[in-house]
Amino acid sequence: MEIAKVDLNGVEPHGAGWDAARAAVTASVEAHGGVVVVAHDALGPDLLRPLFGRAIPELFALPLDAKKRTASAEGNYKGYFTKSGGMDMESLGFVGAANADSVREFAGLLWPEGGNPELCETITSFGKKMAKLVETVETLLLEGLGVRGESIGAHLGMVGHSTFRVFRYGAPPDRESSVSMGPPHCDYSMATAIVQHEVEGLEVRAGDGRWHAVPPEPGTFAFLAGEQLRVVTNGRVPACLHRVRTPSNRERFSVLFGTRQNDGTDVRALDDLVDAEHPLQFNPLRHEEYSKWRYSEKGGLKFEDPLKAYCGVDKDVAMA
Ligand SMILES: O=C(O)CCC(=O)C(=O)O
Ligand SMILES: [Fe+2]
Repeated sequence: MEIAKVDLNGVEPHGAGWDAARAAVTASVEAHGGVVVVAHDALGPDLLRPLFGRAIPELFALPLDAKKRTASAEGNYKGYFTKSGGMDMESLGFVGAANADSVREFAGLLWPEGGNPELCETITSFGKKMAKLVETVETLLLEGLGVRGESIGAHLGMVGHSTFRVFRYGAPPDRESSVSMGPPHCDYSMATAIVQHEVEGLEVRAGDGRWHAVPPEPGTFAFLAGEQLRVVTNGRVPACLHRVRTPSNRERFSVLFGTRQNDGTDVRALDDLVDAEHPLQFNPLRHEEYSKWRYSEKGGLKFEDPLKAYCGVDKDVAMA
């Protein structure tokens, strides 16, 4: 089965097109951990032009010192980073993408004198639209898996962190492999939505083990299930394995909108998805503790499936 492409334009809860979208989203995310969403209305040129044509170039054009002011001790989740290992790439981001105050705070670090109101408006608008779209996809998926409406509402109420992150990848250093970001990985998010601009790169490993390139079509984004969603769905949904490879060997820009559960809350399987036929797969986990362990040499980096090694009920795990 291919990774589905689902058009959510004008699709409202339980209105026209909802049932078909639910079936397509559920089948694709259960099989591959991902689905491509068409959302021309929300991600139209009136948003994408100021985002990729103005806000993102302005962010990357800042002096390194300014960009570094957003760096954070919290690892890659917040702030500025560049990757070593021969990859020419840099990324800037912050938590609170759908919240005007958090966006202003981020811009205030970069432009201490007066912020950047236009950029803030663009990012806030993008954040709010993506938050709604990602919630819609999760609702479709959880409904499709048989979760009751009130449990879906309670789940969405706990997913408060939304990350905004922009990436600039230079031309791939190795023109044969064309790898822009390695290695293949799953995100520890609840879900990650990726919007690509003009240049290809995102590849998703499908349930059959083959790699599928997600084309950078305007008005679309890729919804990728993260490890938190794997826990919440009691393993019914795999975390989506993905990588970035740019065979055209061009510079590439992308924007990521990632969600995760609030700090201080247990990420646990939804009751509706645990029964005799589907025994519990993962013990509850705390994001703050898991994310520290996951990227440590003595911890998660040793394992092929760090999530399972950390909180799997069945601890039979392979080393990386
Ligand atoms: O740039 C992209 O398309 C993907 C980035 C990514 O996978 C990540 O930052 O986790
Ligand atoms: Fe990723």
